[in-house]
Amino acid sequence: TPLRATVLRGQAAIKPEYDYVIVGGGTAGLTVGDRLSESGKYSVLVLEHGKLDNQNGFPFEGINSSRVFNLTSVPQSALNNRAFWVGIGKVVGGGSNVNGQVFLRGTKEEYDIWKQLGGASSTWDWNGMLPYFKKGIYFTPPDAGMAQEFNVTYDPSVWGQDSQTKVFATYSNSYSPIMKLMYSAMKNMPGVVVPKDGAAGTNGLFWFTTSMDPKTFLRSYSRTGHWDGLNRASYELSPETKVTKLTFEGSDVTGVEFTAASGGSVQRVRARKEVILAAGAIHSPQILQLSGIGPKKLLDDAKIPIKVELPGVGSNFQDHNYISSVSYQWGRQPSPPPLNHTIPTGGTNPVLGSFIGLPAVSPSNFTVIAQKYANQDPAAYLPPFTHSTVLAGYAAQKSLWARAMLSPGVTFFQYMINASPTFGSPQNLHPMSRGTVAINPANPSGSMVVDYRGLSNPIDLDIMVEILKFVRRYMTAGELAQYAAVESVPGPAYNTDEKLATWARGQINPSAFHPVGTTAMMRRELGGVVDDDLLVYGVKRLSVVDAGIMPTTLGATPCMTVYAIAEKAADLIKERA
Ligand SMILES: Cc1cc2nc3c(=O)[nH]c(=O)nc-3n(C[C@H](O)[C@H](O)[C@H](O)COP(=O)(O)OP(=O)(O)OC[C@H]3O[C@@H](n4cnc5c(N)ncnc54)[C@H](O)[C@@H]3O)c2cc1C
Repeated sequence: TPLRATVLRGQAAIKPEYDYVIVGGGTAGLTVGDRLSESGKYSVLVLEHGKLDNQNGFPFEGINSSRVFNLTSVPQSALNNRAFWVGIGKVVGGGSNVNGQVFLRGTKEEYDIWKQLGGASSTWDWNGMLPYFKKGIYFTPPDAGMAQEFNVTYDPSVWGQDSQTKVFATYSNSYSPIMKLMYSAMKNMPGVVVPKDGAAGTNGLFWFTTSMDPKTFLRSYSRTGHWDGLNRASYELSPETKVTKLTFEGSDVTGVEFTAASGGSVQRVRARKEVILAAGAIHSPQILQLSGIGPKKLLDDAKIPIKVELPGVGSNFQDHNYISSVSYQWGRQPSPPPLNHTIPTGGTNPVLGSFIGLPAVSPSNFTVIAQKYANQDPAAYLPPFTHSTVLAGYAAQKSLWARAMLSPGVTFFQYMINASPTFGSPQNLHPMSRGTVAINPANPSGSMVVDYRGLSNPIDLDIMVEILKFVRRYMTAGELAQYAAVESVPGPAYNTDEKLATWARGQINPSAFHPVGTTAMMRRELGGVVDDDLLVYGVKRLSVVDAGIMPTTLGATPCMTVYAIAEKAADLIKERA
């Protein structure tokens, strides 16, 4: 049996008081818990709604209905009234336990946007994040033969190899000869570049890492990286425990109330130093709202006394959107080029993708789209009665994004590449629509009301149409033209922008399971919820450390950034202790 910090069996084993109480033992929660408990100076308790899932003594991982919340969005009016599964992990390890293991970073320009939405001395830009990517993730270079064969290049200066770090970034050996042809065709699309390393702050066509152990090729996640194997008297985890609200003395947050996940009596635990919310982008806002920290109208409707009026809690909700069904069939099967090296075994995850800015997605229309977006009234597509600070925040974001649309270095489009022409699932990584997450006023302790408000801003549809046309050019007009690919979905009948838009509206999924923004780290006058120290405005001794603090999406999957945020947060928390 591996050594463990203490897993509490049943809520009765929880002591009355700890230095730090962390709500949520997911990706960020376990990372912060590990870092705060490592000196032995502080006692740390993690309360996690889901299970510590073991089978025959081994961690049980991957997506499964028992390890995710059973939650559906409200019908999306701009997406033909379709409702969507809200995918979020509910298990020790959280999202990192159930996710697709694609392990990417955003670009320098994307993190630099965060800093501009923060305070004057914010350090939340690329330069402020890089040391924490290096600290938080252990990098293993690709197999040398594959690196030569497939041009897998990397920049060691942006990666760490700290022997104490057990969250791993590893190249999956999911190579196939046909990918060489696909790679070459993408590389020769106008405007597409090949960076030395896609994790070094610029984008393009590159081979990327997955969250995977380099020796076993098993999933590397926050539980294996920051819990299993730790032997610490001062670090405790209570699984199957649901936090319901915060407790206060004046404006000091003193602890939390919780029950067993299955229900039952309400108990309390105190935090001497700080409560850290790490319940993820959907449920940290839930706990804030249930505790009276949130938009006034929502709290009034739910008859919850207001502790702090903070209109941004649950607003500014963003995710990546995508279409899974775009597909082609080769008219003439490409013949696999010979390889000089044998492909090693190990790993099954995607490894190659194209991550490109709007100028390359749509050389002929990107300026038109950026101008059209710049000309919008910022209030035009936000929910009715949006608070003036939230509106000011969107206006600030809008001017940054209208400029970012003109930059090749901001990734609007992600396209995964493997040997199959049906694989890609084009994604728009920077939707301009903003949704909301909120408690249900009629049943505040019930499930969250999740409204992506997908395509509420029509610019997102314009961008998806340009993405679909790019995919079409890639598959049929460039180097791949010789294979006479036939578009099976949507199909050649969709031959105008209008027809493509109509089709896309019925196909777009507003969530790639990457929710962010709902407890945004922005200035308070911009509708922010936490400051640059991740402390919640208006109260003391309460922070949020999870994906919800990202003020805007990244042009990348979020998990690696969540680890880096948690590493940086742990330093901030230790500093103020
Ligand atoms: C299906 C799926 C696929 C994904 N694919 C990828 C991918 O390939 N690459 C990538 O980078 N990202 C991916 N993601 C996203 C990524 O995993 C998340 O962004 C990240 O894990 C979020 O980390 P977090 O710490 O913010 O929240 P989480 O890791 O979700 O942790 C929050 C934890 O809080 C717990 N919790 C919630 N409410 C309470 C409460 N009231 N009391 C106690 N505990 C509570 C939850 O059970 C959960 O364990 C995917 C996500 C999903 C769901």
